[in-house]
Amino acid sequence: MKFNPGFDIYPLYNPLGFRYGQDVFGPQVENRSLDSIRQNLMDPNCQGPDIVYAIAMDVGRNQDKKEMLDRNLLYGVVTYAKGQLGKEPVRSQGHIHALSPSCQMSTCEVYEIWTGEAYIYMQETAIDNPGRCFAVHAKPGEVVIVPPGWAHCTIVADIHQNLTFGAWCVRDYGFDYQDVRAHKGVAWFPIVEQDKIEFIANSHYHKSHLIIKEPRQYTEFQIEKEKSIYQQFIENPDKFMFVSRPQDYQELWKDFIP
Ligand SMILES: O=P(O)(O)OC[C@H]1O[C@](O)(CO)[C@@H](O)[C@@H]1O
Repeated sequence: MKFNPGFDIYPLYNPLGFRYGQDVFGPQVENRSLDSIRQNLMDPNCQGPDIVYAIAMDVGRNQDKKEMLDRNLLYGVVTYAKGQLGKEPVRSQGHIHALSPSCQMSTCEVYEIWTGEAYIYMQETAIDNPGRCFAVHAKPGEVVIVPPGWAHCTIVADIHQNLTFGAWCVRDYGFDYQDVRAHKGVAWFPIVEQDKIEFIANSHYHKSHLIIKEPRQYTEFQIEKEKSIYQQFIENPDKFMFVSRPQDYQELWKDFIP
């Protein structure tokens, strides 16, 4: 892995998972099987890898654990299979962050790509009118923020490479799948066309417009370029308080553009 995530952790691809270095904590991965995500795919009967992605929520250096707990922050990592799920590239099923008891609202998530390429896809709501829809194309070292309350999923943008990312989340996170499942997925399905990703509208929603864009600089949250978000936490553990206390940043969530 060329990108340095800021601590001693290595994605594994066969089977999907992670190896933790010395002085690094982390759980056994939770695997998402193809069968468990079928109902949110464009073709629920499609063929694809049996294990689509492996998730480890709460990883980091032992010496940082107290700072994380004190701030109600958790660092999660996910690694994805290569390839396709029928016509779609490998991707996650999509969810909304449920209201967290600690802050009484849905929370944001700060992604950083480690290997491969991703589209971080997000839409304002998962009711019939999905609102603004974005697919942010991110490469290793790039950061993408999903704001509180938005439905989102992670898409493998280069099907020839495994995708791995890290993300800051609130500790008492919860995933809400109800509205996304009621619409049989998110509002735009990615499909692979001659090795490139295109998006087609999911007819279970009202008409919407998709903006495909590059990541931007999040100066309002003091996110620095060319430094992993884990290292930024080590240097300033308060930097990611907007993740666990999103209620203090309401002005910044209004009209948010990822
Ligand atoms: O519930 P899903 O959609 O399968 O995805 C789970 C994964 O999604 C993420 O929230 C990223 O969107 C990870 O932090 C999490 O482990």
